[in-house]
This record gives sequence, structure tokens and C-alpha cells, in this order.
Amino acid sequence: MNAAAFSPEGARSLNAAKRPLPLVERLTPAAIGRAATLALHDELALTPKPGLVTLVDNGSHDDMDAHTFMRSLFSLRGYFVRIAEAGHAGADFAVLERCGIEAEARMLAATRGINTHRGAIFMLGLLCAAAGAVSRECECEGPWQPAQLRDVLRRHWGAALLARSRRVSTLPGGIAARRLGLRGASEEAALGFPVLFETAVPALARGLANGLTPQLARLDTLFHVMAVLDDSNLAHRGGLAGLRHAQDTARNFIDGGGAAGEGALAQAQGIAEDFVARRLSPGGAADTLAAACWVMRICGVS
Ligand SMILES: CC(C)(COP(=O)(O)OP(=O)(O)OC[C@H]1O[C@@H](n2cnc3c(N)ncnc32)[C@H](O[C@H]2O[C@H](COP(=O)(O)OP(=O)(O)OP(=O)(O)O)[C@@H](O)[C@H]2O)[C@@H]1O)C(O)C(=O)NCCC(=O)NCCS
Ligand SMILES: Nc1ncnc2[nH]cnc12
Repeated sequence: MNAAAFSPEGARSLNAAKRPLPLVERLTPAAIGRAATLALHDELALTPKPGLVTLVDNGSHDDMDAHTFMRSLFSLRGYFVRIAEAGHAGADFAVLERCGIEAEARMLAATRGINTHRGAIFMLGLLCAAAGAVSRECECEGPWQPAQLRDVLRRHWGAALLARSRRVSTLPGGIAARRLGLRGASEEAALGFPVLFETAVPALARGLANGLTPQLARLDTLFHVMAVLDDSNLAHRGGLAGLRHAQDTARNFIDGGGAAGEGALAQAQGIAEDFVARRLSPGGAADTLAAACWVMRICGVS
């Protein structure tokens, strides 16, 4: 599949031509949830990543490593299926939120109190619920379009998400975001995840269409996201200066050719070392990358 398939014209021409088989052929709640677990693994397995935990290093984190993430990921498998089922059943926001809070408790039990995936529980959970709703409402033939997921999310839970975003956060990232006037995780959700749908998914689709390997396309996408996201983890750890440093660094990487550029991996490794020295970790960007990998799996691109 190519990037043009993410426009209506592209979708029509692909439907007319011989179409690649979607990776998730029947989008049952089980398949939707499985794609979420695989997408979290896609993100974890990406190396290098600035300041983030990978399979081979802990980035800027003293309290967690790849094992912590794997335990967390396994503890969440049932959650993503359950929340997709809830979306399929037309559940209201309070049901989804309860499901998310239970999943957070399960994650914290699996990691002995370490926050590995709070943002992913929220973001990917909502997306799985939206996919559950699409699978019930849509009679469309062939691969789904990312816009369908976004439309359904807004239509069903947009008003509740807006109300949710006005609650005062008690989390370090949420507190930093409010203090600095940034758009935190819940505002991003209330707007229908603009960075995911307008930056991350197009960047990943474009990278793959241009022949980058999945690893390089994901690396490129991570930097595109870091350049524009108000990542509250960066703000919490490094203040506004830390967030702006991360955004400027990401923009320079992209302007220099991104992951397709000569020496891109060495440059990304250098940036990873700089982030560790500064104790910066773009956790919100990592979740957004995982969400983009999930959208690609759901829409039939691995
Ligand atoms: C709605 C909640 C998610 C809370 O949101 P709130 O606005 O109060 O808090 P934030 O801190 O802003 O965001 C929570 C997590 O979301 C990720 N994130 C950060 N910025 C953004 C952004 N702009 N857009 C999207 N997502 C964003 C991020 O999660 C990742 O980072 C975490 C790792 O962080 P770490 O460095 O370890 O930092 P800390 O744990 O803070 O401690 P230190 O080590 O630094 O001391 C990791 O979790 C990643 O996933 C933010 O942390 C919400 O929590 C909520 O309502 N939850 C329950 C309900 C629910 O989940 N429902 C689902 C269906 S409705
Ligand atoms: N790989 C990772 N390292 C640190 N924080 C994260 N939050 C989500 N993914 C992460």
C-alpha cells in the first residue's frame, strides 16, 4: 500500500486495482486488541530512540527496562480486547474510563508501581474502542481509512473527552502541561488526536511508500511527532526549555533528510545520548508512534 491510499482517491484506485490483503483481515475486538499489543511492541523494539527504553538500553530511565515494558505489555493484552468490545457495544465514556483505570491498576501491579504505559492505555484504549465502533457501524469493503477511526471517536466520545480535558490533572506531566499552557494528553484526545492523524500516520505511510524499512520509517515518524507534540513528559522532566530543545532537535533531524538521510542512524544515536545526558524522555511521542503503528496494522499496512 502507498501513501496515496490514505486519500479517498487513493482508496478508490486501490480498491479497483489488486489490493494487498489487510494484515488484520477480520476486525473483531480480538484482532483490534491484538494489533494494539503488537503496536506497543513495534515501539519498544525500535532502536535507537532518544531517551526512551529500547530492547537494548534504558534511555533516560533508572527504574525501568525492556523487561518492565514486556511485563506491562502482557498485562494489557486483555484490556485492549475488552475496550474494543465496549466500543463495539456502543458503551458510553464512563465505561471506557473505568476500563482504562482498571488497566492502569493492572499495569502498575505488573511493573511493581512503575508507569510504563499510562499514556498508551489512554490513547490506544480510545482508538481500540473507536475501531470496535467502526466494525459495528461500517459496512465498508476493504481496508479502513484512518479518517473513519477519527470521525467515530469524535462522534461517540468527543463531548466527553472535551469535558475530561477540563479536569485538573494530578499527574506530574498534566500539572506541567497546565502550568506551561501546553496541550497535554487529554486535550490532544479531545481534539481527535491531531498529531496522530495529521502528522504521525502520514509520516509513517510516506516513509513506507518511499521504501524505508519499517524500522527507519518508525524512526522518521518518531522525530516528526517529537517536532510538533507538546509532550508533557518532556515538560515535566526538562521544563519548557527541555521540550523546546527536543522539538528543535527533531526538526533539525528531519530538515537534514530524516531517517532516509546519509548517516541517519549514527545521528539518531548521537541524539539519544544527548537526551540521556539531559534526562529527557519523550513518552508522549512514543505512545503516538505506537498508535500510528496500530493504525497501519488496522488499515492493512504492517
Ligand atoms: C487522561 C490521562 C491520560 C491523564 O492525562 P493528564 O493530562 O492528566 O496527564 P499527562 O501527564 O499529560 O498525560 C498522561 C500520559 O500521556 C502521555 N503523553 C504525554 N504528553 C502527551 C501528549 N501531548 N499527547 C498524548 N500523550 C501524551 C504520557 O505517557 C507516556 O509517558 C509515560 C512515561 O513517563 P515517565 O517518564 O516515566 O514519567 P512519569 O511517570 O511521569 O515519572 P518520572 O519517571 O518522570 O518521575 C508513560 O506512561 C507513557 O505512556 C503521559 O504520562 C489519564 O491518566 C486517565 O484519565 N487515565 C485513566 C482513564 C483511561 O486510561 N481511559 C482510557 C479510555 S477513556
Ligand atoms: N519506550 C519507552 N520508554 C520510556 N517511556 C515510554 N513511554 C512509552 N514508551 C516508552
